[in-house]
Amino acid sequence: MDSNASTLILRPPLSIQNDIEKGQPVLVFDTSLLQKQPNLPTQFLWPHEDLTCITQDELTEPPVDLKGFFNGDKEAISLAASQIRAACSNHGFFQVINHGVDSIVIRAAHQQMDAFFDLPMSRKFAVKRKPGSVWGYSGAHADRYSSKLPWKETFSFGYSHENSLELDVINYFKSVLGKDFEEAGLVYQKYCEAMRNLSLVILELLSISLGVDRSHYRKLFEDGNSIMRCNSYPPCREAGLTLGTGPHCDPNSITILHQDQVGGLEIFANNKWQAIRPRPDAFVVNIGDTFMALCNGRYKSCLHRAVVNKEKVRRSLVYFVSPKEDKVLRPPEDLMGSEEARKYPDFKWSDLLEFTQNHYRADSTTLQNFAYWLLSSKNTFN
Ligand SMILES: C=C1C[C@]23C[C@H]1CC[C@H]2[C@]1(C)CCC[C@@](C)(C(=O)O)[C@H]1[C@@H]3C(=O)O
Ligand SMILES: O=C(O)CCC(=O)C(=O)O
Ligand SMILES: [Fe+2]
Repeated sequence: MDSNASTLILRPPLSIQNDIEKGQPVLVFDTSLLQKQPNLPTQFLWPHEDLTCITQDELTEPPVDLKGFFNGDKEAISLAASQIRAACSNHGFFQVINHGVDSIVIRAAHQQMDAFFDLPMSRKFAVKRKPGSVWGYSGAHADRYSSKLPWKETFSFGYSHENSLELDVINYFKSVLGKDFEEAGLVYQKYCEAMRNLSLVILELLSISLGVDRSHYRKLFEDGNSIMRCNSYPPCREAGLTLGTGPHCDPNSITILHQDQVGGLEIFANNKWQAIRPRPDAFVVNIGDTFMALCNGRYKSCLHRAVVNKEKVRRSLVYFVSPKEDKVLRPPEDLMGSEEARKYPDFKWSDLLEFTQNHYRADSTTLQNFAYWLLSSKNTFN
């Protein structure tokens, strides 16, 4: 653990996530109205340091080909594992191709996302995210924050790896959006099932790349409760002043993302922001804070953001792979040398979720601050 942890515990309370005061009017993210205002509302302005993009570099590392993994080709598996090891030790990002996910399912998921975000505001509002929950619709997270609002709309729901054969997603869509979204429910049920299966493959490759028991991480996530999210970033006349998603590391374990052809995802690698050019045949994979803790910091949680543009709406499908809430999370024994110190305390996903929902707005230092918070509030370190 960081030697100055005990000093930091004594710092003033961390930033509170839900900074909207009761009684304050909440901004409605209706871009047809917002765009008529002469200037971008101040709530959407981001500080200069978060907006910097000195060069429009692109990250050009080759994608990891999963074909050999599915064929059981030992050489190809070891090549994939070494590419993953290099990428994750450096910045925590890689893309996968020949991933086995049906392109028809991916296309259908994008089409259903378009249909959802094109609904009138009143319908989207009817499935609004409730305080304390990550599920539902949110416009610019304006019901939670009052500054540095992201220029985006999101719609999120859960997917249980354990009950993957039950029709939870179909039922959720039917219950909140009615019969005309039954087809969408079916599409996302299939999409989430594909993401669950792909995530277990990636977790197996991560185990191989770290030299631990091949099935260790796979088993840990077999009964996980992941979060599926659709993101929509409308065009913005003053795109250079705001962000679609500010710089952050995902708090979950790994994230599997599919972006449309517009582009806007950037990751911080080799000391600069680098754009990720969209590839319809690839999924983007990010290491998140939970996985960083699970491998004792060997792999980096990927710092990333999404920028917006003046012309086109951009959309992305994001699957936040997460463990079962009450599982105790710690690095596997075969990873830790006898002399190696633990960098993070044991924790549960429910604690990190609570931290990001109620106490701290996710940014580049969430994991470190979460560790301090855990130590100060529970005073345990195993
Ligand atoms: C635990 C979570 C917090 C967020 C939703 C899930 C998974 C990822 C998180 C998030 C996307 C990280 C970036 C910032 C955030 C606020 C966002 O912009 O959407 C995060 C999510 C959230 O609290 O909604
Ligand atoms: O839309 C994107 O490309 C990034 C989204 C993201 O980082 C997130 O939802 O956590
Ligand atoms: Fe993210």
